[in-house]
Amino acid sequence: MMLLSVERLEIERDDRVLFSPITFDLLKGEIIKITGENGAGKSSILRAILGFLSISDGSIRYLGGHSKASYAEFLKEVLYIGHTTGVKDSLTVRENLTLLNGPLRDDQLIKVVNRLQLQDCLEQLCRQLSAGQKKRVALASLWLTTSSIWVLDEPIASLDSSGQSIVEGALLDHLKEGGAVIMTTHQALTIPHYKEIIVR
Ligand SMILES: Nc1ncnc2c1ncn2[C@@H]1O[C@H](COP(=O)(O)OP(=O)(O)OP(=O)(O)O)[C@@H](O)[C@H]1O
Repeated sequence: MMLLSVERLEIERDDRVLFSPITFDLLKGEIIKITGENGAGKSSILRAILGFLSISDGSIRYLGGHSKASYAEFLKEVLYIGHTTGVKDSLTVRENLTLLNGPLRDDQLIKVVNRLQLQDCLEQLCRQLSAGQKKRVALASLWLTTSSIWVLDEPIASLDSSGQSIVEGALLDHLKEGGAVIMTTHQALTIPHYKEIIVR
């Protein structure tokens, strides 16, 4: 099933065209990795797909359609984790997890913090965490969401190799369940199949 169809997309910022036109489709069960130099426009592409940034040329079709209704249906299925994570420094890990994911049962909470090796900092303020630990707090949503389309901006930046494997495991499980992922990264992925879009 076609989730997203991007055709000859162009984006301008401050009257400057960021990259050569980009075309790709995102299907159910697929991962798209967007790569390219710093400032090439990777995050801008994700923001445009979410409808938060105007495009200057080309088109983005959602669930096979151009209508507002198909965009709205698409958005309902999206989990977006941005570059800056959305984790609040003044709240504890437990409080952030609740704020980002809604009320959690104790067993859900314990399972996800153990998986992400955050069990020892559950009651700590997030301002006391390292960049990688904060990233893990934001990424907990990968195990808690019911959204089928994951839009992830640099999900493995700041993670060590065990963190990267944990996240790649979540991506693979998500694909097996029929989900789809579009993500930016500078890192090499170790998962077997994905489409790569190079922005330049
Ligand atoms: N809010 C903004 N207003 C105007 N220009 C912006 C804004 N945010 C980013 N830009 C510009 O748009 C260009 C693309 O930025 P973008 O964040 O999409 O790049 P990126 O490929 O994701 O970079 P990185 O790898 O460093 O995260 C950059 O040249 C940047 O200066």
